[in-house]
Amino acid sequence: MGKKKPLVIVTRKLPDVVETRMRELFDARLNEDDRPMSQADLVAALQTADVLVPTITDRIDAAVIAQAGPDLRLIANFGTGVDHIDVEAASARNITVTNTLGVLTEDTADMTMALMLAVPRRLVEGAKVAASGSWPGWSPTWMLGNRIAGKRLGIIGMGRIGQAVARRAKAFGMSIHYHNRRRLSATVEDGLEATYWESLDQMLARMDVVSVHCPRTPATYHLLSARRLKLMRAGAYLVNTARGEIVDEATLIKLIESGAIAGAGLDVFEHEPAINPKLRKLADAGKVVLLPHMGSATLEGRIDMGEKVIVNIRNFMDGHRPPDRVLPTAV
Ligand SMILES: O=CC(=O)O
Repeated sequence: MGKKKPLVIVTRKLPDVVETRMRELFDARLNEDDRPMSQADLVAALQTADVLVPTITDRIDAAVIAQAGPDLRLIANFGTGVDHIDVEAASARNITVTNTLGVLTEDTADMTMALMLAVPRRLVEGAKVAASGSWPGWSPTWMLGNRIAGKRLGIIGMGRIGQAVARRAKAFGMSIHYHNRRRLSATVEDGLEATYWESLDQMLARMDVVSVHCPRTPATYHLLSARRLKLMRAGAYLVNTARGEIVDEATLIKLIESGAIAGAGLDVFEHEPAINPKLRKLADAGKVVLLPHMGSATLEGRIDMGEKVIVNIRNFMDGHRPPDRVLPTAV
């Protein structure tokens, strides 16, 4: 008889291949209808599972963790951001937290570029006209947007995704600037031809496009505060594929409404899945392009994320340090 398989509770539906593998390896309780769990369901899961596999749609705060059962040893998050998990409270109860670092870098960077192009090049407005059947025909002065080649891009948070965006934006002819807690090595910086700004304020005041790529931690909540957003240039665009709460959304809306900021491409929102009706109005006016948090939504990416979750669980269960352990000091 082999070892007893760990009871792994997965809170949302995952790609079939991932679920099949999980069934083979674990005593897996899957969520076949993909109904989001209530807080009560979540607590019940934490009370019985050896391993919980949550996603960003689950709020695992200190109060929830306090009710975890004695068998719960690992929270193997399906996703990179762990701002919905109180990692410190988990650690205090000797519960390990892992994420899926690295596998959604390229997809998120691609979607960032899509938004970076979509807003100034009026992609959604144009697509609507073409689909409506009411295109009046080509004209030299119609549907004019703004060029991104030659413009200054300011990247906030130069980790894996920030650097992947920098590589792409460089190929699009933009000049790359960044603000990060730590400066990159000279080799990496030179490779990206990136300019480091120790002062976020100074960088914001000079950029044509600002793109957010830092994690959501207590230190980055409203990092783009009202004061900082007001430093942005009048023709500038903001792109956010990180987390909504990093940006003071109400102020961003006001600044776009007044023309103080030209527009924004947003994949994440401060109160998602609710989207501020004023943002929807700005989308109708072609000032913003809104996406429903799909930066990492590729089939390949989701399968890679599932594989990462499995590797983390297996390593942990075999008594090894899981590769994507999130330390409380990192959040
Ligand atoms: O937003 C998605 C993630 O953090 O994985």
